[in-house]
Amino acid sequence: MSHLFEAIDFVENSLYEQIISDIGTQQFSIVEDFFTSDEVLLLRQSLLEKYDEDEFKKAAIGNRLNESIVKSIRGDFILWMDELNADATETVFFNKINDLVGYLNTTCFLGILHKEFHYAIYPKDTFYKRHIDTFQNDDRRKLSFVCYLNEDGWLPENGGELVLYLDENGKETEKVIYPFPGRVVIFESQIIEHEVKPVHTKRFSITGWLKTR
Ligand SMILES: O=C(O)CCC(=O)C(=O)O
Ligand SMILES: [Fe+2]
Repeated sequence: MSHLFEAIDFVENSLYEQIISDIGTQQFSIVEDFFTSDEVLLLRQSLLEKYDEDEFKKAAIGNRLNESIVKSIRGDFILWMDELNADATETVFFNKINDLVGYLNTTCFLGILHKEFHYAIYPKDTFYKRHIDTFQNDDRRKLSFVCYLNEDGWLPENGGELVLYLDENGKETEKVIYPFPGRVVIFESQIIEHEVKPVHTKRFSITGWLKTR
């Protein structure tokens, strides 16, 4: 008899299951060592090479705000990543992301069809004021994804902590997350307000969004 069912090569992944369960219960997940220290080093080198080539633009919020208003809200420099022209290091990065996205789509029916990622540098004394990651006229961003590329030994006194504002039974609480290298933070883009506290030492990251439609 011919096969009634297609063989599905699904293998349960405990890390991904933890992420899914965290997001289900608390709308965010913190993953240590999502990227190895070698990967962090290579990604930081890619970022710095591009920064030196001056490809980074001052981050803009929307398009009708003037520069001084923008600066009072966020002070990071960003460069969008291009998966189609990814170098070897970025390919490793996207392979890991795509593996997670594939798993989420198989197990959670999230329908992630698109993604967008950018490198970010926060120079000393910059920050990103409290905000939400979805635009008024565009709710396609479902999950925000932040990967920290700082050097080993990043200290709390370097600042730049990510603060998530959470609702615990109607009471607002703050979840303070240090940008330790290799750490990834995933949270629901449409729900979680957050901010980046002032940075005292240059801070490196990749931020991205998993999107529907
Ligand atoms: O770098 C972070 O910790 C968060 C960045 C962020 O909120 C953003 O780029 O929208
Ligand atoms: Fe954000």
